[in-house]
Amino acid sequence: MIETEEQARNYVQGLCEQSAFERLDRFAELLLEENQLQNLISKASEEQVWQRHFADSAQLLAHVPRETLSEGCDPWLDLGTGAGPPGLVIAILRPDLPVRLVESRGRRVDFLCRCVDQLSLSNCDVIGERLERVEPFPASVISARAFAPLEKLLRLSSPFSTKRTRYLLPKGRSAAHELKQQKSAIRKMFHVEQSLTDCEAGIIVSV
Ligand SMILES: C[S@@+](CC[C@H](N)C(=O)[O-])C[C@H]1O[C@@H](n2cnc3c(N)ncnc32)[C@H](O)[C@@H]1O
Repeated sequence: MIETEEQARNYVQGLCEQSAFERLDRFAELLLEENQLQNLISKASEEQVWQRHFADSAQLLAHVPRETLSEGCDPWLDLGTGAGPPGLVIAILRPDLPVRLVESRGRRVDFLCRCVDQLSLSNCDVIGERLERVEPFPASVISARAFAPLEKLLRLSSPFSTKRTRYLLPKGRSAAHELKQQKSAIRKMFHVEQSLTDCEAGIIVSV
């Protein structure tokens, strides 16, 4: 389990190039600065940005088959990106992947666009719209943290999903319970993986 900021930094560093690691440090600065102006992350998590936000996002990569993210793959789609996790963190860690972030709130969209610009993330674009209004495209991965209850999330995201799409849904402590509430057909399509950043939290992953 990743329990400290130092462990979180070491974990993330082991997953990426030095240039990505440095970009994450810069992103942490931008995030903490902006958090003084708008409510992006909880005050309590300001001291634990690497554990609660960066490592928590980075761990999703371990649940994607290598071939899903091969050259020329469809974009990774992150729903309700808000302050950046997990989609913007993935875009920083994997500059080889196309990543699309959907966020509807104007000030958050402005912040995300500024980050993409200042961090020179040419692989990442921000769609400042409600997901319901976004023209569908096939996604290799659909991620969403704290976006919507599972049933609604699956309904809104289904136009972007293909037979090969991998869903990665960090659901905190409600993961197993939320999945259990679904119809059997849905339950069979997903399972829960243990989160590395919180021993009580789970990630709902498609089979
Ligand atoms: C609780 S925040 C989570 C932000 C981020 N994913 C995280 O984990 O820190 C949920 C975000 O989803 C956005 N959102 C909610 N419904 C949306 C929709 N239908 N389309 C696009 N964004 C939406 C909200 O504006 C908000 O920024």
